[in-house]
Amino acid sequence: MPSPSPKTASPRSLVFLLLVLLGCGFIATSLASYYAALDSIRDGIVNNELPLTSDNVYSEIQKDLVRPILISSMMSRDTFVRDWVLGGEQTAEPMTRYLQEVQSHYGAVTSFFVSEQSKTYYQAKGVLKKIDQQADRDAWYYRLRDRQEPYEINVDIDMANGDRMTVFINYKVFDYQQRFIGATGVGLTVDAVVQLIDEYQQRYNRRVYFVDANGRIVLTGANGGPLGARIGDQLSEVHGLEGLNSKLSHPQSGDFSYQDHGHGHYLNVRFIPELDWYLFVETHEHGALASIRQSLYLNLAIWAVVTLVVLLLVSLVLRRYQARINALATTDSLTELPNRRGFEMLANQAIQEARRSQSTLCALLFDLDDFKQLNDNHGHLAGDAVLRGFAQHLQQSLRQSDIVCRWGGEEFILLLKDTTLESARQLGEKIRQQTESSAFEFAGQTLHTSTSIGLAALHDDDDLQALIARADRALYRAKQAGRNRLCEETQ
Ligand SMILES: Nc1nc2c(ncn2[C@@H]2O[C@H](COP(=O)(O)OP(=O)(O)OP(=O)(O)O)[C@@H](O)[C@H]2O)c(=O)[nH]1
Repeated sequence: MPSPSPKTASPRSLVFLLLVLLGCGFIATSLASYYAALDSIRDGIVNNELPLTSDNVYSEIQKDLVRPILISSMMSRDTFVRDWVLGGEQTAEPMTRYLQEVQSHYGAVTSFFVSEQSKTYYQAKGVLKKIDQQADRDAWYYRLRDRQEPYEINVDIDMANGDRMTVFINYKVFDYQQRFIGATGVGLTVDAVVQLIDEYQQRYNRRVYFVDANGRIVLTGANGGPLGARIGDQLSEVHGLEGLNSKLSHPQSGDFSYQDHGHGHYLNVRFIPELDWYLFVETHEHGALASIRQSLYLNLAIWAVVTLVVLLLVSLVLRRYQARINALATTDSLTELPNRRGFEMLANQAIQEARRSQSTLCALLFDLDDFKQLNDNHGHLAGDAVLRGFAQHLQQSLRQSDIVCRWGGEEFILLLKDTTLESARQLGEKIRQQTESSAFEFAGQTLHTSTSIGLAALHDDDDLQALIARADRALYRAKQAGRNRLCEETQ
């Protein structure tokens, strides 16, 4: 009986283990580098890119939006304006000419002066109207008058310009005794400012918008503010920015972030005291992360291909070695016939089949005669050559279904399926005669041998051992009877 082999890992579980190890290693390193890149990109956005863009936009604003504030400030301090008011606003013409000059020289869309004394609204084209404390449209003037600060920026419609949305810079005007005598300033159309914002957005590839101290979005680019919010919307109504609203009640600049559909948005907020507004510069991680996400996918794809190739090669090599080991374990290396181990597997199967199909099965056990003498006379290698030659004879005499084996030393077995005793005897006799008459060549010598044969048929209650034992008894009798003959054992 073959001893049970110790339990070893099967090739499949080895390949699976390799897959798990390679997978864990590769995925762990890919994810680690992905998250490291993610962190450094986020860090770069928050700490470098956004503040830098905010600085740049701020300096553009200085040029484009703060300049009108300076002009308005100069107008409020202009001695002509003050003298003309103190002189009793004799004729409108000097004031309108002055306003025309300011407008054309500084490229403003509108310019104005409102007198506290006469409540007259002057603009570049002449007198526009009298202001009225009850009119909503004129509320800005009375609000400005009551303010502590010297000026206010107001986004409103401009009656002098066909009611176009305009950003007004309203400055208080005082006489030489610091008494309030009116309001002056210039205006830019919102369209022009929106265009400016669009330019900033394009130039820096960031979203730019302005929010006032009450958390109201006051200016955006043409495409609106965060998540499509429009001018006039409250920050508190924008999903994700509700919390930020409360932080803006007093000047506070800094970095903020919010999430939209799983994507991070990063904000740099800067308070601009001249405008009394907050400048928001925003970017989302989507674009920045797309490239590293792509490289993660590429990494994983490369891993998948490399792993597949490695596993394929490993499993091929393992299979080949497994097949080779199996063959070595069941084949006799000298004759290349199945050895006892290989034979037992096939023979047990054949016995079961024979029982199932009620067919006959015969065993022929061969033992070369006086083989020790042959070895002694011609050498062990000569003996090997005879064994190989005899094995070849056996194989040539076989049918497809027969099972042959080198049983050990100079002994061989033939198991003949579906074969009667008579047919088996004929075959055994044929092999015996062929062996006797054969000349085996080795190193220039011609060698001869003969074989004794034991024949037995499978009985109903036989197992392989019983069948071979019976054939062995027959062989013993053949040897006893003088060798080079076939004997059969029926009992
Ligand atoms: N060259 C060679 N000799 C082997 C091999 N295996 C066994 N033998 C030899 O075969 C011989 C068998 O000798 P014995 O069992 O005494 O039998 P015998 O000399 O053939 O005599 P009988 O069987 O009684 O006819 C031994 O000398 C073994 O060394 C082998 O692989 N190669």
